[in-house]
Amino acid sequence: MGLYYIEAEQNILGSILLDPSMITYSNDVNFCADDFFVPKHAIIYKFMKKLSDANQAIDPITLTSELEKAGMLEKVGGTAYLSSITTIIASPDNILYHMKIVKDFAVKRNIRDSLSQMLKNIQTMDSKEMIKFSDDLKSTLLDTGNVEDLFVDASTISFENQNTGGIQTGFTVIDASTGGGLNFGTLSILTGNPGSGKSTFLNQILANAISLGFNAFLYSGELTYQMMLEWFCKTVANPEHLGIYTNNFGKYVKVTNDGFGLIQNWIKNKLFIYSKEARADEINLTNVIEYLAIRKNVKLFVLDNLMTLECSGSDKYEKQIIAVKALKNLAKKYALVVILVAHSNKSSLLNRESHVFEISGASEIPNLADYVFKASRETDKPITNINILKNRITGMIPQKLALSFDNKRKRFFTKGEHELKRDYGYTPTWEQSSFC
Ligand SMILES: Nc1ncnc2c1ncn2[C@@H]1O[C@H](COP(=O)(O)OP(=O)(O)OP(=O)(O)O)[C@@H](O)[C@H]1O
Repeated sequence: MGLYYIEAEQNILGSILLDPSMITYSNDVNFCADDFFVPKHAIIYKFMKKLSDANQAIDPITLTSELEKAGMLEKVGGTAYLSSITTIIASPDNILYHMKIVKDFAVKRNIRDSLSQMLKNIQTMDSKEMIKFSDDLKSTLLDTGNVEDLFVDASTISFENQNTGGIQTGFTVIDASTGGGLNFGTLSILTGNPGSGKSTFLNQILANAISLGFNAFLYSGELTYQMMLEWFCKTVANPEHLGIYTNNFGKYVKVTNDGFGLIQNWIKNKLFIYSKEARADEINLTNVIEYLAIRKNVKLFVLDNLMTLECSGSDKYEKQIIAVKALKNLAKKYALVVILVAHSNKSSLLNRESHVFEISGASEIPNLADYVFKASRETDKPITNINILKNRITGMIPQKLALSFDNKRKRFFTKGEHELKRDYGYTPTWEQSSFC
């Protein structure tokens, strides 16, 4: 295939003839007459531009008359060709797309020509000439307009439809210090020693988000579907749906079948769980997160935990950085709340003050996070303390949040016990109309 696209060139000219305002799109991609491959297209465009610059109408009559005056009408194929190009276009709305294609080919032709010229002269070129050549090549590439897709003019950013605010965790101290919940577009790291209560704490955050109307996603690298669901349901269930059962080892508490059914109904199309068949690499995770964010309006993503992700990268640290960067970018791009669990390293076991660098793994991880939380369990009491180690959004680092643990309900609660009494709202409320 040659480095040109005739139909795209005709489409540009035809679109301008149908809607002259379309010519202004050329400014967006530095488009000019020399970008056309077909010489007669370059001539037609030059005359269109001339009319536009003189604030004159661009239509088949004015264009024909200008070309005729300049003795160019026959050269461009006459009136027959001008009228033919308006009939082949699908829609003038695609002009920008076609300008980009035609521009891209023009740049490639320029590079090809420069390279073949250079190859002819390479034996006699000195280093200064070679540097100049590579500079010229770079400036040709910058001219493609592709670089312009990589930044935006700050004044064009609209505040409307932007997701401001965040998702409340349901724990007052955390919600107050984060300015009303974990902000959209942020990545949180939850660290802590094994068994310190991270998954339990996250189950409550997931349940709270769903009760507030946010859809959620959970990846657990360690638990089976059944364990994940059983724990989640136990955290969510109200006392009337918790039954006491007996087995050979004694009594235990479980969610009743009724309760389980109601919770299953409540989370339908709201809570999504990563398939245990899927490899947890950055490609699969990115695809799943993008799909759920766009198609299912999922806002909260919980990934438990970093060590079980299988991202690419030459060593364990590079793999982690790739994973964390991918998650951070997705959080920003789709205004999501992403929470990633990462274990603590050995230094956290020493009796020292907590700090962000006790996250196990690459030291860049806390720098990428917007919030860092640490869960630590008290040895002789059923209490887990949550410390905010980093809070990029409001900067508030309050005293630790002491959470008591209720084993029957698998819930943490604070002094006033409101978290323990909390009804997440999974039981349907009947409306008057239901009985008619
Ligand atoms: N403060 C606490 N007091 C008593 N039991 C607790 C406390 N926190 C959690 N548990 C219990 O300890 C077990 C481990 O809790 P959980 O899975 O939430 O911890 P984790 O930090 O996620 O662990 P891991 O790092 O192994 O995933 C669970 O059975 C949970 O019910």
